[in-house]
Amino acid sequence: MAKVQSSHEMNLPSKPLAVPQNKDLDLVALTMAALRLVNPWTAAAAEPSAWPSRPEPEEPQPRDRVITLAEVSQHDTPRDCWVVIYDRVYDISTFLDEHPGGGDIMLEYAGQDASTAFRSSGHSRMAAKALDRFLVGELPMNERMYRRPGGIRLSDIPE
Ligand code: HEM
Repeated sequence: MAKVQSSHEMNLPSKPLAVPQNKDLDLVALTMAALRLVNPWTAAAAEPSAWPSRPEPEEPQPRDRVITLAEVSQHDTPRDCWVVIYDRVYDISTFLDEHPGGGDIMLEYAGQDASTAFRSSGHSRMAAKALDRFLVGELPMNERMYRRPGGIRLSDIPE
């Protein structure tokens, strides 16, 4: 019968090699770190160009410009014609010749408020949208009639 050799006779350590738990964790951490180094996605994210950039300050919009009724009244000629519609100021000098309702009718309101005239002429939504092209500013809050808290509410004032 074969003789069973003891661990001592086989020159083996009597206790199994005990790998400490934290060593295991180190191996996992090392593997993860190595993967992060070669992973193109995380590598790209580490590139400064991939970092979210600070948003550029926005360009001032025409409606950020505050224009008083007194200033509007200075623009009352066919070559320099401003009108106010729903508290916004429009330079319609280039539109007089194109206006389907004619230039003269608009010239009557040059340098003045044309909100009621504009509304009562039964303009379409397209006409209200067309206003945007000519926007140069907005009245100060104390001169507004529509776009202010407690102002006149109408269902069809453009945004
Ligand atoms: C300044 C901004 C104005 C814009 C962008 C504008 C735009 C237009 C447009 C696009 C039309 C064609 C029909 C439609 O889509 O409604 C129109 C027609 C007309 N507009 Fe204006 N309009 C303006 C101001 C005025 C004003 C101040 C009056 C003054 C009363 C006026 C009187 C008329 C009339 C009477 C028509 C009808 C023409 C016709 O059907 O024969 N509009 N407008």
